[in-house]
Amino acid sequence: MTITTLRHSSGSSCKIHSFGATVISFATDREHLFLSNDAILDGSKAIRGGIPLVFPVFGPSTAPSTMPQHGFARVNHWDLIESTETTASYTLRLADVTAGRGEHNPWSIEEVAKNGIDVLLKYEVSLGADYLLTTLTVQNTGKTAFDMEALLHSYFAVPEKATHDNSRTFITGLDRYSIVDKVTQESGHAQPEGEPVVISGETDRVYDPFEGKTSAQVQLVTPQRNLDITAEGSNAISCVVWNPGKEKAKAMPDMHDGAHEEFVCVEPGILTDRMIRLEPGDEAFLKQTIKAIVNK
Ligand SMILES: O=P(O)(O)OC[C@H]1O[C@@H](O)[C@H](O)[C@@H](O)[C@@H]1O
Repeated sequence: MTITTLRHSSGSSCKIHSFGATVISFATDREHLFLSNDAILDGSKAIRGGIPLVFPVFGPSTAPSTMPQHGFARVNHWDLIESTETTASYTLRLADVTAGRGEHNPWSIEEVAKNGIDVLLKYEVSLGADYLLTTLTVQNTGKTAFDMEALLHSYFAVPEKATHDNSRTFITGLDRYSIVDKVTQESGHAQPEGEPVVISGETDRVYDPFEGKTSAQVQLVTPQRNLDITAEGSNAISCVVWNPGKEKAKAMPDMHDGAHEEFVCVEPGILTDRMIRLEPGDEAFLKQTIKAIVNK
């Protein structure tokens, strides 16, 4: 396990853990990503915080598959291929995937051998004075098409424990997106025009874009600073907004006490009915830029 640190001459910095190629820190004048104090960094569990990579499934995989929640990308060791002061490139080949492939699904060792599925994942991280750019590229290097979902599961730090303070912490840019609410089990509503998304207690929603937009621009407003989050990809970009709320956070062994007040996950990605069927030889990408704007 290695942690690679990027440093920009302006003073900004970024840290990437080779387990899951998980970005665990992006700081300018302050830290912008949340990492739980109880996060496990020894490779025995997905890292609780930063930007875990979700691939090839979002959420629990459908029965009878036994692939773990959010897939195998976040629970395997990635190779650092190249790095400079401000950039780092990682790869993960299917042949090197040791954890989380599950059984009875297209990614199990058995099925992969039978069907000739192969994939090469590349992840590039680039640090600027006030931004962090992360790009996941998926290449179908095998003989069979496969379906894929992919998300950049970004945990953003919220200063002053203000996650649930709806007047000071909110998300804009998701107007007219249709909502699938996994807490209330409701769907079919759209985010009203001009109304920001707020975090009230446990929040777990998928925002799907109208007209299949392949880019998204959202802003996370918090006390002290705002973040501009821009994403684009090979198919419509949805956005998951997640916070476990008090009770669920308490039940998570790798979440410290009160952590639910210190972050919100905004996760741009390609998922559910917008998932991609990637043909042999084809490539798909998902890119996120996080730009920090300090409130005056
Ligand atoms: O605990 P995990 O596997 O990291 O997942 C955290 C959360 O990730 C979110 O993306 C999901 O929408 C939630 O349903 C899930 O609880």
